[in-house]
Amino acid sequence: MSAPSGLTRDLTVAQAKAATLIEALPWLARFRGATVVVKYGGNAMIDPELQRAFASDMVFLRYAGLKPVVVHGGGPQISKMLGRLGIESEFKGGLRVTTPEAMDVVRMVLVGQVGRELVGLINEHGPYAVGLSGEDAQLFTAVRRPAYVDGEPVDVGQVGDVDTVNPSAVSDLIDAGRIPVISTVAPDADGVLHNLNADTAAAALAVALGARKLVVLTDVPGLYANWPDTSSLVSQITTDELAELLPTLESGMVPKMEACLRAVRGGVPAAHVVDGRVAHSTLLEVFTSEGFGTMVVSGS
Ligand SMILES: Nc1ncnc2c1ncn2[C@@H]1O[C@H](COP(=O)(O)OP(=O)(O)O)[C@@H](O)[C@H]1O
Ligand SMILES: CC(=O)N[C@@H](CCC(=O)OP(=O)(O)O)C(=O)O
Repeated sequence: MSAPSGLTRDLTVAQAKAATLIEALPWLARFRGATVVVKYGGNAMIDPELQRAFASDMVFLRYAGLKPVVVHGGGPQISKMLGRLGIESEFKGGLRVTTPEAMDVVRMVLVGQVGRELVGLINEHGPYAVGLSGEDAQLFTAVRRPAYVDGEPVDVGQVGDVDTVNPSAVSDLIDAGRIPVISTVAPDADGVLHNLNADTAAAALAVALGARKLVVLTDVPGLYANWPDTSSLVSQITTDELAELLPTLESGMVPKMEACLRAVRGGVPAAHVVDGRVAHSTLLEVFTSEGFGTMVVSGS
C-alpha cells in the first residue's frame, strides 16, 4: 500500500478538525446561557501553560454564550507561604488547622495572590474577570466546621462550612458579561474570618446560582471506585451510588466528591471531576459527546 499523498493527508487533517468543531454544535445549543461553576485547583493552577489554557477556556465559554464562574483553591500556595513565614501548618481530617495567624496568610494568599493571578490571566483576553472573596457583598458566611479523625472530633480552628450564600454580587457580574473569580474565605456571624474548602464553597455557589454544571479540576483522571486501581475509573455515578461509596474514599477525594453530591442533591443537573493536568479539560467536558472524567447525576 502506498503512503497517503500530501493532499490526502491535508484533507484528512481538515476533516478531523471540522468533525471536532461540528461535534460541539449540540452542546453549544444545549448550554447557551447556562451558568457553569468551575473549581480551579491542582496542577492546572501551578503549571504556567495549564494556567493559560484554563484562562482561555473560561473566555471561550463566555464567547460561546455560557456564563462561567470560577471558584479557586490554593492549598499548595498557602502551604508554601506558611513555610516561608515559618508558621507551622498541618491537616486534620483533610482540613488545614487554621490558627488566627494562619488565617491571615490564607486570606493574603487566596485573595491577594492566587485570585489576582487568575484574574490577570483571564484579562489578557479582555476586560472580563473580576475577583471577589466570600467577604464581598455577603457572598458567603461561614459556620465553624467540625472535623473528625478516626471518628473523634478534633479542633481545626477557623475552618468553616458554608452557612449562607448571597449570590447577588456574582449574578450582577454575570449579567454585566464578566467572569467572577472567587476566593473562599468568609466571616462567621460574629465577623470572624474562616477558611473554607474551595470544593465545598464551589458546590454551595453552584446550588445558589442554579448552575447547570459544576466542574471540579483535579490531578487524576476522575473518581476511582477502588483507588488506586486504575481500571476502576468511574465515568458516571448516581448520587445514591456516590453516597454509598463516600465513606470508603481517601482524604483528597472526600471534599471533592462530597461537593459533587451536595451540588447535584441541591439541584445542579450534573457535577464533573476532570483531569486538570490535561490542557483544556473544561472545554473537553462541556463540548464533546463522550465528556471527560467522572460525571455525577441524580438517581438511585
Ligand atoms: N478514589 C479516589 N479516586 C481518585 N483520587 C483519589 C481517590 N482517593 C484518593 N485520591 C487522591 O485524591 C487526590 C485529589 O485530591 P487533592 O489532592 O486534595 O486535590 P486538588 O489538589 O485537586 O484539590 C488525587 O490526586 C488522588 O491522589
Ligand atoms: C479548610 C481548608 O483546608 N482550606 C483550604 C483552602 C484552599 C483550598 O481548598 O484549596 P485546594 O482546592 O487547592 O485544596 C486550605 O487551607 O488549603
